[in-house]
Amino acid sequence: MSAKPLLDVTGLTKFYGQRLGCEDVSFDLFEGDVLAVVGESGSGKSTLLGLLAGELEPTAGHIDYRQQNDETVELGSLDEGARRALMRTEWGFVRQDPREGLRMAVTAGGNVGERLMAKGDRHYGQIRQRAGDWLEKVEIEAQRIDETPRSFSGGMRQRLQIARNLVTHPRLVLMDEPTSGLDVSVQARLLDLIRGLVTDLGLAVVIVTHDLAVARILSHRIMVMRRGRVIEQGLTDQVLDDPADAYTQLLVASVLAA
Ligand SMILES: Nc1ncnc2c1ncn2[C@@H]1O[C@H](COP(=O)(O)OP(=O)(O)OP(=O)(O)O)[C@@H](O)[C@H]1O
Repeated sequence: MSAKPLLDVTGLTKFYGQRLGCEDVSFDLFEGDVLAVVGESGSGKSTLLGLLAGELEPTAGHIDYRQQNDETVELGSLDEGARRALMRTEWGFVRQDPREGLRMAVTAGGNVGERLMAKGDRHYGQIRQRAGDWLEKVEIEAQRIDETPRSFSGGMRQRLQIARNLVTHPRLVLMDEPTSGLDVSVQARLLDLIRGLVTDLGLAVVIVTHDLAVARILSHRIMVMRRGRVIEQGLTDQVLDDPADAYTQLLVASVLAA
């Protein structure tokens, strides 16, 4: 494992015209690190994730990523093709709405196998085998491999999206509220599954959530945002058990009161 961070984010700022999306966000992320970004609606969480995924152009700041070959690249310097290739191979992005992260007209096996093909796998039998293995890993019966996700429940779609993202063993996974919008019991199982996979694969993760319980279960470190700015960051247990900032105290107290 390298002593250098996988991701080094410095002074990241995004204005939408006059409106602030996020300002001066800095952090680094090492292999195996899980960082939760929390905050109320409009605090800039999605903006930050969009910048990290290269879907938004920063107004200022930069994101340095250490590639598999140990060379560091500034994401802004990559052209569209190189950025997409990176997203398909070394990175994953689990979206809140699985319909945005899956190809709904393509079979479950195709959704998972496509990522292997993007990484260069060509052997059909092996691709199908690995796709089937991954379906089972995310608790989808392998015999449903030829169904499209249209016939899957919300929880199954989300698990399929996770399989699609993790099958290639990415080094960094961005997650946007992966458990919201699901029933509480489905959420709990999914969280368990994500926690197991993240640990087993030693993934580095940036997870956006408004749910402090999700942050507590999944993350080692937490970053609290408000009105586009980072107001507190540190070890998750420390920040949640003993928040230094008055706003974080309120956020934690409101969960306890709920
Ligand atoms: N495309 C856009 N154009 C203009 N302003 C935007 C755009 N997207 C976000 N914003 C603004 O940027 C600020 C941060 O929004 P953002 O969506 O990043 O917050 P969030 O924490 O993800 O909220 P939520 O939890 O509701 O998704 C808000 O004031 C929002 O109105």
